[in-house]
Amino acid sequence: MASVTFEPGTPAPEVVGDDHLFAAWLAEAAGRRLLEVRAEGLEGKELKDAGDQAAHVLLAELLATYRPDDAVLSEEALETAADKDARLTADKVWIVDPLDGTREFSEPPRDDWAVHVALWQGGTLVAGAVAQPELGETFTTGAPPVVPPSTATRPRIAVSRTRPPAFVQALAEELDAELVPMGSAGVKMMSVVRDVADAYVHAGGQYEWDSAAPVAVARAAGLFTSRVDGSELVYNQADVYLPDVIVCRPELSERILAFIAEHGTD
Ligand SMILES: Nc1ncnc2c1ncn2[C@@H]1O[C@H](COP(=O)(O)O)[C@@H](OP(=O)(O)O)[C@H]1O
Ligand SMILES: [Mg+2]
Repeated sequence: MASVTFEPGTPAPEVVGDDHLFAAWLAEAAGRRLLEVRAEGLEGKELKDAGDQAAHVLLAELLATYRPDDAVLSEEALETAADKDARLTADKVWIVDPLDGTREFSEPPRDDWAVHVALWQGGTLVAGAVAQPELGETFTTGAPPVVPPSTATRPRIAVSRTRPPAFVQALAEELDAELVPMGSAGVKMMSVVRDVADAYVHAGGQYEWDSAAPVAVARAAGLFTSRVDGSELVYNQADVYLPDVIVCRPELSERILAFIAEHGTD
């Protein structure tokens, strides 16, 4: 039986009172919990399930404690019709992915997994944090990351290491770009922030929680974000399926959108 010793502690009043700081605190608390789960000696599906569940329960409890009036959309929660009604009429909705890159989490010592915490209010994302616990880093709208100048001679496109979409290979050839495979949507978006990649282009399936927090951080950092047709990413919808996304350095967006407009993503 796995032992549970993690205590998230109590957030300081200035953290509780600031949505940006609170989002980052939540993501870090869940990240610490996940590191603890990872040290328990579980493997494979057991480790995946334990991580998903532990981070979800912790975030749900903390949000219920400190934001009792807000709605929550979480990858790991089954949403009832009543929950959905509440979410769609709520002023504030926390959109969380307690563990993004679950597969990579279950393959220690991989570090490409993340915790996503976003806040949607009045039609738009207003705060977000992405914790990458194994890097000891949390990217947050509270202190938007400064994207360094690209160090690449050829553009680098981050793609899923287990299910890279075929059209991204063709896009890479068009841009004379190289593909950089890694797990987790949040890690891929933060790789653009960190100058590990220059773009993340995805289509074929994803949900609001996979992109909300990292998109909030990427926007705050001045990166380009959109759907693959160039339209805006819109959150807190009745149907939370949001299957495609682009996050890139602004100077690449025109060529990426033009390629997709001409060739599609199938
Ligand atoms: N075709 C698809 N349909 C649904 N979800 C997808 C998907 N491709 C990627 N995702 C989700 O996006 C996240 C990153 O995937 P990848 O590492 O392959 O890029 C994963 O989140 P989770 O790890 O939270 O399940 C994964 O479930
Ligand atoms: Mg996810």
